Amino acid sequence: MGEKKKKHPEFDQEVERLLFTKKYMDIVIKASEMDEESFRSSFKEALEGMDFKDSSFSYMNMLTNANLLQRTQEEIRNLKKIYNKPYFARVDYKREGKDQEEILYFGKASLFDRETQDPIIVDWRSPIANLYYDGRLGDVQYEAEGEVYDGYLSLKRQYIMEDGELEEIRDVDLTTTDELLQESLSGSSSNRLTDIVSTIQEEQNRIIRADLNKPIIVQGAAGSGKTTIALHRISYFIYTYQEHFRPEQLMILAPNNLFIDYISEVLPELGVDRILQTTFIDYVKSCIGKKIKLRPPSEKLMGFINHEYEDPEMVQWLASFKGSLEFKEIMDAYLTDILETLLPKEDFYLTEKFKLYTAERMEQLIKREYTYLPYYRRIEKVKEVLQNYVRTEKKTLILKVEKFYDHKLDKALFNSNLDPAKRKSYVTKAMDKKDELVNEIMRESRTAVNAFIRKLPKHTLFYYYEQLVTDRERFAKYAKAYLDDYQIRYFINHQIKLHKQKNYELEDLAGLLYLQHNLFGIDKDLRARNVVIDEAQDYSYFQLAALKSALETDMFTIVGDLAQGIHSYRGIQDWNKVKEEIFPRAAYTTLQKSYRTTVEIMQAANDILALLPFELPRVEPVVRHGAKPRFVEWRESDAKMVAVMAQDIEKLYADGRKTIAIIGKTEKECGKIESLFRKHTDLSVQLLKENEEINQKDVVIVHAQLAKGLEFDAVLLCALDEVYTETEIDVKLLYVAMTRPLHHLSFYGKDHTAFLLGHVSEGLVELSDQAGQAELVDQVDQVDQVDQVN
Ligand SMILES: Nc1ncnc2c1ncn2[C@@H]1O[C@H](COP(=O)(O)OP(=O)(O)OP(=O)(O)O)[C@@H](O)[C@H]1O
Repeated sequence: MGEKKKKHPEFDQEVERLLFTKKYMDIVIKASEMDEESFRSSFKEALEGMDFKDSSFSYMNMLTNANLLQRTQEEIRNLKKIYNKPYFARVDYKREGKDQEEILYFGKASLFDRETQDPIIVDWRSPIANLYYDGRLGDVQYEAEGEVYDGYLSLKRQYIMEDGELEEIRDVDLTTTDELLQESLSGSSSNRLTDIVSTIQEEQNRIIRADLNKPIIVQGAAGSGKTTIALHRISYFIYTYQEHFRPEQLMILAPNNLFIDYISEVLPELGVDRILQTTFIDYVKSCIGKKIKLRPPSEKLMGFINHEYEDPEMVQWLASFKGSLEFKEIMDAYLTDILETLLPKEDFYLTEKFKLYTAERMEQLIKREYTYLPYYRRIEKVKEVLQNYVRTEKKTLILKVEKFYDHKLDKALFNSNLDPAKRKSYVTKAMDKKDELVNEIMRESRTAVNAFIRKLPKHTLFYYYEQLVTDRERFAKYAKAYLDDYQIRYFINHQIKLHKQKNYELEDLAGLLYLQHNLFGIDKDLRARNVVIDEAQDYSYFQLAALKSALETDMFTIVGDLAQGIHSYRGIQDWNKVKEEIFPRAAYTTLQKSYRTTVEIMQAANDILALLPFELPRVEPVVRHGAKPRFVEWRESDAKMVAVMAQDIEKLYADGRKTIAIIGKTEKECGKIESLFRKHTDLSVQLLKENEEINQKDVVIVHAQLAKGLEFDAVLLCALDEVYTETEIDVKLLYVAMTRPLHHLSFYGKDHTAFLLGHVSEGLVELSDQAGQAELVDQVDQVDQVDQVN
């Protein structure tokens, strides 16, 4: 808490202000829990001893203001959440043309004086909070509701609070770097994402607040805050449009359930915990509403890594083709033909005599008027039209029939030339005929529409999909514009094989979703109005296009990093294409600065990044130094290597590192690491699986692909049997693994080529076991001491 820090000349005043704010919150919260009368009577008591200078916050005003009792449950919940840290910053601001300076305190919710409407706490998402995020001291501007306000910023202050007590205040001026950011980055990772509202950087703030009526695509380096920013943008969206959208109408698509668990902590903090959080696979499953057997999603990636395929180029080609916009075009052509099969070929009759609706008119309805509906809904609409028509026409028809026969009867009855016997028979016949026809109309009016519609084809989603992808002739008809004979054969054979196993693969889901949407529609509750896609580089173009169609909106926030595109064989290779061909309204922006890790670790990761066959800018770390990454060479047994790792891990814990991960290249390798650890060490380890939650206390063992998006205080990369080669996939996996730590990175392997470390130009500490284990441990100690001095 440091006495020195408390010496800020305005510390006491700020303590008083904090007390006042909390008291005010107490009252508001209490009021919401009481009825009006008991509130009034206990009110005086609540305020005893309070004496805040600012007279605008008159307590008597509060007393008389019944509005105080009318806060919504939501507001009260938010106030309770921020009680121990009601605000994190303040600015003093004078708007041009005004006499008085405003003092604004920013927090994670807002609180107003009910009488004067003066803000006590201003929500960080309000437009004026830009003064804090973007404004330098001096002349500033901010925009609210289309108007630009000029003014002068004379103070920017940050608060550090612990358990509701003010610990420290700091004034940010032109010269000081953002100490709060540095401090927050040097902290520990908790295996959970945290909110960054008090340290959001200008470039990040711009993305959070970018035009909410437009999609946005963000290419951001590893650790640049993409996930964090995407979640803050959702929070900002909900705040801005709280009257128009409910949180349930928004959706986050995360790469897997582990990741959902990882981000879950930050969501309530940001007030967005009620939004739909799911994965693409689960989302499509819900849309389809039927069980579907899916091959393991990372099977193909593992196949590539382990060189399992005879013809990897074709496997890669097929995966990328199924995710391409050409495949979507094939589906579009196929859908056009499906529509033809759904058109009624005959006119609609009630009994065989009365034509009520022509086939031509029904075709017009289906093809022109109901184009906004999925095909099978259009048929339902036609059915409704026919039913309505029958309902109204039925009476007219019956009247017509009755009139016709009544006229005949009249004629017969009044025809004096007829002999009475004949007349009788004629009349009886006519009356029977009339009854028969009326009954027939009555009867058919109940059944004819159903019978008519039943004649139209009715198939399932899977039927339609298989009809396209496993019927060679049909597929060739649509695909020949894009594919050669060999490709068509390869495609069909692959799909037939899958079909025989009653299996689908991830790459089929875009097509299935697209067909589902066009043929049957997506449940309204699943049609999110605004979507965040994280790790979007692993999506295919068709996946994005299918989502956009299914959701009937382009309101997407898409964040990703091509450098981490380990599924690029099926995924995106170019954001430009996403923008031009799928989201033409989108803004595109990049984040090059990385906040997660140290300069030393990022330098090494950048050297690995440079091995990729395409140009990517080096990532700029925010200036924060730490220990150099270390390579520990171990040629002896695996058991000994693990023992050294365990010793290092104990030291890391002793140094205050809380979350530690061992990253292996594949699931299999990690399984081996786990069993070695269990056999030869006392450490408590958790082998991480996709549907698990991270156990905070264990050392996590995780394969590189699953580690994507996560972060840990310290990361130990381990290569027993599986080394990283210079192929694109391996380089990306290695890069992903190396960018996970906040503070510490070590490599353990038989040779430094196992991690391509020959390409790391400088700043690597290499240790070897040549001298035996004891000396190695000694060397490790020495290096650590040097690091600590650094
Ligand atoms: N402005 C900030 N203030 C404090 N911490 C920040 C800031 N921006 C990012 N961070 C921290 O940096 C780390 C990386 O953020 P995040 O996981 O959102 O990055 P990312 O771009 O999604 O990374 P990756 O691509 O590796 O998954 C997190 O610990 C986050 O809290």
